[in-house]
Amino acid sequence: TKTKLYTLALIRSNSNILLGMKKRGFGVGRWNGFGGKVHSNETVLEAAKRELHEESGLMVNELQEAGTLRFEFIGETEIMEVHVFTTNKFEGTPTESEEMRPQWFPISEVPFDDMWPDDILWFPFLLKGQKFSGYFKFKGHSEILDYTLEPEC
Ligand SMILES: CN1CCN(c2cc(NC3CC3)nc(N)n2)CC1
Repeated sequence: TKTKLYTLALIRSNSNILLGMKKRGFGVGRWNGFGGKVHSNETVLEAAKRELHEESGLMVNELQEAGTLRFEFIGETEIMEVHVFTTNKFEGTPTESEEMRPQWFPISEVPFDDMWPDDILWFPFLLKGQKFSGYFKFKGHSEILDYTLEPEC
């Protein structure tokens, strides 16, 4: 099995969180944070900032490490390792891209039914500012067969 690195950035503003509706590709039709693949010539942090800007138009100087999520899919050899970041310091206005249609949500109204099924499990850690580490075994794109999730210092 081969691990592939990805990024995911969740942007906060007071009691709101910025999500994007994925318009094509992996995760199409679901709300999510902003992210993508890590290129061989960049760090995970550099990739997270680049993908955030490409997908939302926002610019950030710093991103806070929030957690690490690993995903296995039955029948596939690749393990997805998603490095999750967050910040409430950003510049610019969220702008629709080819990939994402951004929208602010009150924290109390996060549309979990239209997000990846793991999100409802680790969001509480993110919102509390508690770093987390999770591993999820998926069957297809909507069924979690088993998982582990724990706070990580
Ligand atoms: C570039 N992207 C960033 C986001 N990402 C995922 C994955 C995910 N669950 C995995 C079963 C698919 N859950 C969230 N929230 N994001 C995948 C890679």
